Amino acid sequence: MRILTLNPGSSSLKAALVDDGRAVGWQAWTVDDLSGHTRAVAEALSRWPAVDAVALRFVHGGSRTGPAPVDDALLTALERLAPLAPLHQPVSLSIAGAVRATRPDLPLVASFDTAFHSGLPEAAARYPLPRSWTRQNRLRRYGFHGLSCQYAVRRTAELLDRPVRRLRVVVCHVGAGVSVTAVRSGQSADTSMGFTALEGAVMATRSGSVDPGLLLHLLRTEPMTPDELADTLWHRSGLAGMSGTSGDLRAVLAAARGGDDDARTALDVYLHRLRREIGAVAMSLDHLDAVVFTGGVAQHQPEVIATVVDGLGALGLHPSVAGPALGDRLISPPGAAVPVLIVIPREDLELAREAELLCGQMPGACGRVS
Ligand SMILES: Nc1ncnc2c1ncn2[C@@H]1O[C@H](COP(=O)(O)OP(=O)(O)O)[C@@H](O)[C@H]1O
Ligand SMILES: CC(=O)OP(=O)(O)O
Ligand SMILES: [Mg+2]
Repeated sequence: MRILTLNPGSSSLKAALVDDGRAVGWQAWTVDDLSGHTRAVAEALSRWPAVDAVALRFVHGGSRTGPAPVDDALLTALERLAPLAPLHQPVSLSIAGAVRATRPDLPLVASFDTAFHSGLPEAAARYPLPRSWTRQNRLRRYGFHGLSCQYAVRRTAELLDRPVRRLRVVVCHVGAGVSVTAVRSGQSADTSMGFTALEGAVMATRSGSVDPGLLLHLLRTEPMTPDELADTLWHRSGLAGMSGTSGDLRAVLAAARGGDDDARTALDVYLHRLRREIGAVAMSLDHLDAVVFTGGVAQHQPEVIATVVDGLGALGLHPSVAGPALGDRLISPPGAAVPVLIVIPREDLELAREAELLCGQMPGACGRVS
């Protein structure tokens, strides 16, 4: 099958043409408004018109445990989740609309970041809130970057020549969004993002975790509406907020190298909190077989990953030799007790795999496929 995959991230839109499990074409756009996304999708559809299906990433799928064919009812349900992933969900919804309007003949499959974490153990999924609030199981930790984790674990098993069921790994997705997940036998055991994609590590423009008491204090004492607070936490915090840059790690590093104290502090906080999240989720595993880094930063800025690893001696990690950006590889020294790997993020392959599986199981929902 030839599948066009669409992966809207918080700083990019990535498209790929995957032919029988192999990516044969790629394109990425830096887009920051919905019309930019719609134009990019039109470009992808006209560049690759001869496809059997389109696979689209939605970061929030609620309690869905796997991919689903896109129809009106699904889009209405996913729209309700938009406030929980404001940097992603409206974009995915608008892309779905554009694909259906341009190519109504093509099956469109939605894959969800959250699905990978749908089996999170109760102790990791539950917020310590009144039972009456959590009883319906909606106010809980969902977790994100699931497609990326799923691929990274599969690839790690290949690189270490061990079956997924025998692996206990921490997967760190370090891109514009950042999350850390403990994976035992291919199952998510704990993860740093929660009810929304705002919890956990410091991100490009997102704060990550902040004491809820501080936020309540701000709402009580500052002339600020909940929407204004949300806008600040999603768009104007994290690396961007602390350093006054765009939040792209390249810009923060350049500013820090130029002697900017705010940028240096931003980097210190970013690294500190990322290590802290790694340590926290690792405690859900009784043994650490590997630590895996993926995402745009791991792919393009391996020196940053080496700096993160340098501070993880308490987990038994040795300083790493990241070297140049060179694809999937071990970066720990030979014989290290805990192998450390960089895996290039390939949500495209995971999107295509899920769409193919779904089309195999539900040929009716996927229409005419070869
Ligand atoms: N050449 C590059 N292209 C894209 N991102 C890069 C590059 N070099 C470094 N990066 C880092 O990767 C981040 C984007 O990661 P990515 O996983 O693509 O984000 P997202 O999926 O959220 O859009 C940037 O903020 C930047 O720090
Ligand atoms: C969930 C999330 O933050 O995704 P991304 O890193 O692609 O923005
Ligand atoms: Mg991404």
